[in-house]
Amino acid sequence: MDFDTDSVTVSLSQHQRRRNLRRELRQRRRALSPMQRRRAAVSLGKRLRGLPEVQRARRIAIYLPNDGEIDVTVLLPWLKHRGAKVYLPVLRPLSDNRLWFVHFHEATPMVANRFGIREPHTRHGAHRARRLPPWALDLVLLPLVGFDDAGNRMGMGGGFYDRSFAFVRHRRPRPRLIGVAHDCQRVEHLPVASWDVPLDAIVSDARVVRPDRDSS
Ligand SMILES: Nc1nc2c(c(=O)[nH]1)N(C=O)[C@@H](CNc1ccc(C(=O)N[C@@H](CCC(=O)O)C(=O)O)cc1)CN2
Ligand SMILES: Nc1ncnc2c1ncn2[C@@H]1O[C@H](COP(=O)(O)OP(=O)(O)OP(=O)(O)O)[C@@H](O)[C@H]1O
Repeated sequence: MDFDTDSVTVSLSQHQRRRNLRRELRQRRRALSPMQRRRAAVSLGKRLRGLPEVQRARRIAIYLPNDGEIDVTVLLPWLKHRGAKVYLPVLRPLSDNRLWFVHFHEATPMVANRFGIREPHTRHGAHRARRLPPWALDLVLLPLVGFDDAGNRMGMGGGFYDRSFAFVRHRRPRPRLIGVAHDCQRVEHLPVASWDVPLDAIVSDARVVRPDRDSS
């Protein structure tokens, strides 16, 4: 019993530490000035355009920035020029905490979701022809709250991306997954959870991190 009690105490305090870290990292990205954000988004765009996964992608999921997230919409003109199709995450109705990926263009009807993030209207996305199953995407840009040099990530805590892409471990085809963040969201070390989806790369305004799979 002592042992059990201890392990509960340990996991509770880890949960607490993760929550505190998430709060601190969200605060850090919100503290950036409009000028810093603009510069960061431009350098992120340059780095992303240099990656083979991004150059190859025809069907790519991005997100609309919220809560100080780095702005990946700088890629939109370039993607349009290349004829790539752009998709946005939508919280699935009757929530099982998974995402739909709905085609996004100028005329897509948008609405704020329960977190205040703009997304294609649920009724619009409900038509199958307008969305793709996650496995049919070529590339997904995931918004990160934190990352480390080993390629570990922390998200908003909902597990939406983890659940939606859990299949990448054992099913083909699979999309390439690239996490993106402001460089100030880098930390020394993040703990890995068993359900964390493995990323192919993490890109910030200052670096590209390629996780070393052999050592994990
Ligand atoms: N831009 C963007 N779109 C996205 C995500 C994201 O992280 N960024 N998501 C990635 O998963 C999904 C939404 N997930 C989210 C999960 C938690 C919170 C959030 O703010 N949580 C609050 C608690 C809010 C509440 O429960 O009412 C918080 O932690 O303060 C927001 C989005 C889908 N779309
Ligand atoms: N494949 C899965 N099946 C069921 N539950 C999952 C799965 N993946 C994650 N979860 C749950 O979702 C929550 C995710 O927490 P975590 O702090 O790892 O989120 P996160 O890193 O912010 O992830 P995301 O960016 O995907 O939202 C955990 O409570 C976990 O139990």
